[in-house]
Amino acid sequence: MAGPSSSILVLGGARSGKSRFAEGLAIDCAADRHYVATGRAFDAEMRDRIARHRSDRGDGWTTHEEPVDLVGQLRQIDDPSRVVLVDCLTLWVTNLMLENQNVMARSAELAAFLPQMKARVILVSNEVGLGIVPENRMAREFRDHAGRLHQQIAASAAEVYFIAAGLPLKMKG
Ligand SMILES: Nc1nc2c(ncn2[C@@H]2O[C@H](COP(=O)(O)OP(=O)(O)OP(=O)(O)O)[C@@H](O)[C@H]2O)c(=O)[nH]1
Repeated sequence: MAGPSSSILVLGGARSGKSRFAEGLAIDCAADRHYVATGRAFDAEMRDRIARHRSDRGDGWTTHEEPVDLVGQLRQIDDPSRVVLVDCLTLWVTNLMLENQNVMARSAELAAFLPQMKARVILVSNEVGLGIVPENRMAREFRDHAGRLHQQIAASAAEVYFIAAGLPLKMKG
């Protein structure tokens, strides 16, 4: 298991079991568990899904919802006694793009901030780069941003996992 200030990156496809795996890692890390959700409830289906996630997580988690200012949120809750689970980076990138933010600059800020954190941080993200090249320009930009961000975070992470079919493949650490 990683040291207190080192981060863990958990990648996987949709419904791969990555969130559940990351939650298990967090439970092994610390009793004071903080969940940072970057997802927004745009419709009733998403609201139901979020409610299900909350009840599945159960007690023992403090939830924060921050779709855009991820570094600001992490700074606020950083504490050596805590584990912080961020779910997920690809939704964060989506939100930054929708707000016309400079995604590369925000990604560099996050990658620089993580190694300074006192809490243990676990970051979940979708591996979106495995399919054919999308026809749509925004979709191509999105997967490029996600791929670059994953490389930056993986470079300083203590552990990196790839999850498929609910099974973890340890890629680093
Ligand atoms: N706003 C908000 N979003 C949440 C909360 N709990 C979970 N989420 C969001 O739910 C998303 C994950 O749910 P799913 O889309 O069902 O999971 P998935 O990534 O397809 O599937 P897995 O790979 O199995 O984890 C994350 O991106 C979170 O941001 C919450 O309490 N509030």
